[in-house]
Amino acid sequence: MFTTDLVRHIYPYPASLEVDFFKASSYGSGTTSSGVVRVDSGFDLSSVNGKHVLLVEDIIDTGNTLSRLVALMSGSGAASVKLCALLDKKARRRVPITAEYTGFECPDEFIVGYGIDYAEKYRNLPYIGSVREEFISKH
Ligand SMILES: O=P(O)(O)OC[C@H]1O[C@H](OP(=O)(O)OP(=O)(O)O)[C@H](O)[C@@H]1O
Repeated sequence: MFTTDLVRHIYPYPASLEVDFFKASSYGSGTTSSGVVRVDSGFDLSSVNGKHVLLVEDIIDTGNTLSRLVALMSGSGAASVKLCALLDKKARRRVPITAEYTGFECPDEFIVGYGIDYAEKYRNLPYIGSVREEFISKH
């Protein structure tokens, strides 16, 4: 959702912009921060070879996902890799990454809406909100 709004706002520059989407999944024991991140098999990693890549995320939490994706893109021959995130939960960082472009620093709360889910729900909220503790304990 954030990406589609973002690319509309940077039209018409750069004229040679290519946009692609993929799903990143974390595997491994324990929390996602200890997992290995893989991109879905439908995305051809070799397509980034020689290109300047901007990775766009809705939210950075521990930093694990983006740090692994940077390594994957660099290892696939990207000319450069920069990061953009709408929300940045800096207090939760476990991997030392910094995005070149961020929208808002976000408190350590459970965020939903504008594409961000709680148990796969509420992605379609047209605004960003935080879920109250009492709601989480009841649902
Ligand atoms: O910085 P990190 O700790 O790695 O967390 C950030 C990741 O977590 C969220 O995805 P999630 O795994 O919830 O999947 P989703 O995008 O399908 O909601 C978010 O979209 C990032 O990809």
